[in-house]
Amino acid sequence: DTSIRAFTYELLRKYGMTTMFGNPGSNELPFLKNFPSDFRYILGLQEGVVMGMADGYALASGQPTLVNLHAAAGTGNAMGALTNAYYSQSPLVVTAGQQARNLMGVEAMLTNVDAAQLPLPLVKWSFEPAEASDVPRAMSQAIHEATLPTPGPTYLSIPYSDWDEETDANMDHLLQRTVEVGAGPHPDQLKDWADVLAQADNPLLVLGPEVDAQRANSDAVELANALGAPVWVAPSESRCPFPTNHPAFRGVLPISIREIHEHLEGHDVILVAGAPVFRYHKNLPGDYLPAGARVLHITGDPRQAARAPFGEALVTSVKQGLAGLVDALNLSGRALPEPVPQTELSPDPPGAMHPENLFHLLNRLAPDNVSYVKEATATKEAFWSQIHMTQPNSYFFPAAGGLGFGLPAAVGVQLAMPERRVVAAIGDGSANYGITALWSAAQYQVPVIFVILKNGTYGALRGFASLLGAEDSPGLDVPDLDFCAIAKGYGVEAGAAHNAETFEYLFQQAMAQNNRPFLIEVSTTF
Ligand SMILES: Cc1ncc(Cn2c(C)c(CCOP(=O)(O)OP(=O)(O)O)sc2=O)c(N)n1
Ligand SMILES: [Ca+2]
Repeated sequence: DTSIRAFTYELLRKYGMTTMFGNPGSNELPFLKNFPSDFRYILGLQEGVVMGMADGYALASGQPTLVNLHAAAGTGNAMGALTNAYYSQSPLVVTAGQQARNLMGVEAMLTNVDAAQLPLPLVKWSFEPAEASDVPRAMSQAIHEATLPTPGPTYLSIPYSDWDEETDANMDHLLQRTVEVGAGPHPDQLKDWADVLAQADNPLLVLGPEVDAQRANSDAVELANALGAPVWVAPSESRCPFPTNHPAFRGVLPISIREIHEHLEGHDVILVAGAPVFRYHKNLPGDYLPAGARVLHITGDPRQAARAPFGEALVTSVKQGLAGLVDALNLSGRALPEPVPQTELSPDPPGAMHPENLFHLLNRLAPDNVSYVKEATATKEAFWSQIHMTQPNSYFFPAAGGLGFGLPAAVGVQLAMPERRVVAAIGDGSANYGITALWSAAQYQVPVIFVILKNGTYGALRGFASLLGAEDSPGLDVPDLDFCAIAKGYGVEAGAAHNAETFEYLFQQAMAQNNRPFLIEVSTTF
């Protein structure tokens, strides 16, 4: 088979991209024709779910991941999920079928007009090849653009009349290509920073998602141990970069200028690694930093360094930056701070569980190597104060706060890590944005344990409503949802829990089966 389609599958095979997430239309069928037996196609019933599953898979595997959507309508449905993938630097190659070249000019049905403009600014690179013979090179470029620093989603619109065109000999070079990224920082670049950190009276570490994405969690532990420094997770946390049971661990920084300033008080040198400076959310203005504080910023993303409002930035591999600092410091290790005291738990009321109690119980019941996908937006403190996470890839949250990530991403993370169990902690509001992911979990026997926290309201918005003096806003309650009935409708076994005993029973039942998903709807307090 000397078609461009067969060559493209060969190229995808070379990069290990044999799992495809998609939802097809007629524009995509010529690409999917003669589907190779060593590829697997994961169908999502709505394109936000397709993108969310692919995002979870790409983040957990760290590998470029192929998405195939239907023209403009499919791309539009996926844009919300793309906001998260863009900010989580997810290496996705998003392809969309385009109408046949001869019908595009008259804008026949299913023409994706100005296709390369459609996903911007939520992709790193977007392209529609000017002729069929450029499709393989464009696919190769999309894969390298998605994976080279700074990683991120790319978009290719491909007219379906291209796939049956013949390849030419020039394309064979693409199968021989290699693309490598150079070494990290020069030791001299870290020497000064190491001296500054070593001489600091009270250094502080703030760690972001790139630390977890680059598996630099243990390098961060070595640095914290060498400095005896407390460690915070950077605000708007989308991953867990540091073991939460380490004595230096303090929690997740708050999400406003004023509150972060308060947490930085007393620290003269603050090292931020693998996060923007900072990903604020709540608008409480104030002075960025305590007087005299120095911020040293290691990031793999030059645009984060460029837009930061303060700090001295070094753009390099975060893992090599942290490891280089540990070597340059050459410290035997200073006394670690005392661990943060455990929060007091209060008894549950009849008929519901406090989120703290639910997470405390979940932490006891879940296996040590569990991986969490979270999208319950009013329970951040409750989760981070109760849940122990010690390994990379233990936590995923929508990086742009675009809801509809949780359920689908949990399916993608579990597909990427079959050796670990995935627990999705999802709010009863968030669950609805990507609810059809339940069907994909059932169809592909993906054993995610979906825990729906049912408090009947958009809890996080109630918090914002009082901050913004908008308590009387409409549309903040989501009563009368029965997630057990919904789950059964999509083929997922489910149970409802109103207390700890029932939750424990249902969770054990879910853990006992490792070839199909289970949903537990838990009534929680707000
Ligand atoms: C796609 C989308 N739509 C709407 C929102 C707005 N939003 C909404 C609707 C939230 C409430 C989520 O409620 P929940 O039940 O999932 O969780 P909590 O009750 O714990 O807040 S938090 C938030 O930012 C969003 N972030 N993303
Ligand atoms: Ca809720």
